[in-house]
Amino acid sequence: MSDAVLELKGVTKTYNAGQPNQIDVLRGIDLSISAGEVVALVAPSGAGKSTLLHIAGLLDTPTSGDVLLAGREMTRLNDRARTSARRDDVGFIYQFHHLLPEFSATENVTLPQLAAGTPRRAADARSQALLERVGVAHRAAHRPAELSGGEQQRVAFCRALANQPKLLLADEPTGNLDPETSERVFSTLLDLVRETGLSALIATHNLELAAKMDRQIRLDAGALRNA
Ligand SMILES: Nc1ncnc2c1ncn2[C@@H]1O[C@H](COP(=O)(O)OP(=O)(O)OP(=O)(O)O)[C@@H](O)[C@H]1O
Repeated sequence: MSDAVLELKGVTKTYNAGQPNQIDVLRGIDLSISAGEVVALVAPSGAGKSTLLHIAGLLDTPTSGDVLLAGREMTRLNDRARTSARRDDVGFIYQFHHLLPEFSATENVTLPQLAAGTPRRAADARSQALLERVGVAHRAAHRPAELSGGEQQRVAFCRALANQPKLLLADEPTGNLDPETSERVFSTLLDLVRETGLSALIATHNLELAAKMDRQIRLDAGALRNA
C-alpha cells in the first residue's frame, strides 16, 4: 500500500466542454506526495496552477481521473462527505490572507477549530500556541487590518494548520510581500511544516524558494514534469 497523502491519477480538467472556447487546462496529471514531503509547484501564469490546487484540495472536481487523500478515494464522495474531508484533512493558504476582517487574529484561528467540533478552551489554547510559534502572539487581539502583511500571512498559516490537516496547499503564500519579508515569512512556514511532519504542495514563482523544498515540479501545457 502506498504511503501517499495525496495522489492524483490521470486528472483532467476541461472548461466549456464542447464549446468553441473549450479549454483543456489539465491533460492527465499523475502526482503522488508522500507523508512529510514538501513539493514546490512552479507554473507560468494561466498554466492551471489554481485549478490543480483546487482539485487537490477538494474545492473543485476533475473532469476525469481520481483524487485520493490518505489513500481514500475522494472523487466519488457526495458533497457533504467531501466538505468534511476538506475541513478535517486539508489546510489552505492563499496569496492574500482572506482572514475574517471582523475577528481578531486568535478568533480567526479558533473559528475553524470550533467548526470542526474542538471545545472552545482547547481551540483557544491551540490558537495561542500556534500564534506564539510564528511570532505574532503579541498581536493576538488585533484584527487583520491592524496587522502588517507579514503578520497577516503568519496568522493565515496558523489558521491553515489549526485543525491539524494531513495536507497543506498553498498558492503563492508570500507572493504579496516584499522580497525580504517574503523570505523570512516563507522560512517560518517551511519550519512549521517540517516540524509538523505535514505534506505540502506549495505553488511559487520564486525559484529560490522552490529550491528549499524537497522536490520541484513544473506544470506546463496541462502536464507535470520534474523541474
Ligand atoms: N471557471 C472557468 N471557466 C473557464 N475557464 C477557466 C475557469 N477557470 C479557469 N479557467 C481558465 O483555465 C486556465 C487556467 O486557470 P488557472 O486559474 O488554473 O491558472 P493559474 O495557473 O492559476 O494562473 P495564475 O498563475 O495567473 O493565477 C486559464 O486559461 C483560465 O482562463
